[in-house]
Amino acid sequence: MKLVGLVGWRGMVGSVLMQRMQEEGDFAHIEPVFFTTSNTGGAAPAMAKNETTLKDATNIDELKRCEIIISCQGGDYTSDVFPKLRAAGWNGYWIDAASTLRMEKDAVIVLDPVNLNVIKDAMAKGVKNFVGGNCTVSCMLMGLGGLFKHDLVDWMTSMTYQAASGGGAQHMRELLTQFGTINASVKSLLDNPAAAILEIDRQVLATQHGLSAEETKQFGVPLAGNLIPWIDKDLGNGQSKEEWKGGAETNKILGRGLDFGSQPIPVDGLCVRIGAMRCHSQALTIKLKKDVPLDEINDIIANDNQWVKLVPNTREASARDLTPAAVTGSLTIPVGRVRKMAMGGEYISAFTVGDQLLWGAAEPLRRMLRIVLDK
Ligand SMILES: NC(=O)C1=CN([C@@H]2O[C@H](COP(=O)(O)OP(=O)(O)OC[C@H]3O[C@@H](n4cnc5c(N)ncnc54)[C@H](OP(=O)(O)O)[C@@H]3O)[C@@H](O)[C@H]2O)C=CC1
Ligand SMILES: N[C@@H](CC(=O)OP(=O)(O)O)C(=O)O
Repeated sequence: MKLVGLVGWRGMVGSVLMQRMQEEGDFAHIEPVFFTTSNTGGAAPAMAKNETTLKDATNIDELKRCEIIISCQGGDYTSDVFPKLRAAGWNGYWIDAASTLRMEKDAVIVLDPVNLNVIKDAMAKGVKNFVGGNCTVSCMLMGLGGLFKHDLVDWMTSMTYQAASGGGAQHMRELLTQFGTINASVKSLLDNPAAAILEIDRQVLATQHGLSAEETKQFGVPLAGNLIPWIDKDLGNGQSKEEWKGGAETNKILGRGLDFGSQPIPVDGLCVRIGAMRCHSQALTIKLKKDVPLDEINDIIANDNQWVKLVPNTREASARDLTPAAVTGSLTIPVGRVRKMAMGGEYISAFTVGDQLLWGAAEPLRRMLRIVLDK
């Protein structure tokens, strides 16, 4: 059995990956080696077979033993260890959740229900670096991939509503702490049905503005009862890095763009952090290359893969099925609010939601492992 190194397995993304690997019986096909940056020599988790102690994740000799390494440890770890490992002559498969290597020429962004052909072509050419995509991009393509496969998309804008989990576990905790502080500040007023709503509102605002540095350490400002219309670095041209990824990564996943000898499809928008826990949502405006009847569009979306679920464009179905609370913990990618827009027959709207820790992070890596094992 192949030795598979697992780095970052106890983090948030890594834990979801471990859970999915157990659900899908992946450990039956591998000899796992668990790595750590903080507890070398400690006990490996229960899924371990012969390799029962934790190995040092910076020890190149230990890493070199593995034919496949999956890292959910983060970009700093990848930047530090990956070049040393390759320089030491390691020729195994590197499967990574971090964005560090995504746009490298010798790396493929993996989302196999959308780009199995790109993955297989690259493997045939000897490519060994496979990286999970940005969560928002992966969730969008799982929902709308059918329109791209049918070469119908002229351009797309994506206006996002991204959950706290995109920042990491501490961000999720901070959001809940803020909600708690705000609720506590108006608890007595809420308990009194006669209390004036404007007084409650005034107190909520005062509490938001008065949150301590500790309570806003991760986001810098209140997120509870608020939103933050900027995610990731400022690229200096008015665009955030998260927004740039929408276009760059979508095209790379699809095997499009100048590197592939074709024109990229313009994908751009505004990325916004909201107070959801772990599902990213996005409102899309899509300019089609031609005026396609709505029922055909619905069929193309619905039939693209086994996880996409077309939600009827009704108030009831949208409120029930097209929300973070409906999707969290599931691999289902609902797509709804699909309709022709006032701008003309080629313009459609859509709204989609995805669990950013599943399709947005862990699941493409897990599936890539199986593709390598099954080759
Ligand atoms: N969060 C997200 O939405 C996404 C993240 N990614 C990528 O995945 C990387 C990892 O993200 P994420 O899982 O959120 O990071 P985490 O901070 O949850 O975990 C990263 C590492 O932190 C160490 N750690 C320290 N304290 C703890 C603790 N109390 N519990 C668990 N782990 C702890 C662990 O390393 P050790 O065991 O060695 O101590 C762990 O592997 C990111 O840097 C990013 O590159 C990709 C897509 C989405
Ligand atoms: N930037 C994403 C999460 C993430 O980790 O993205 P990436 O894998 O592209 O760095 C968010 O904040 O929602």
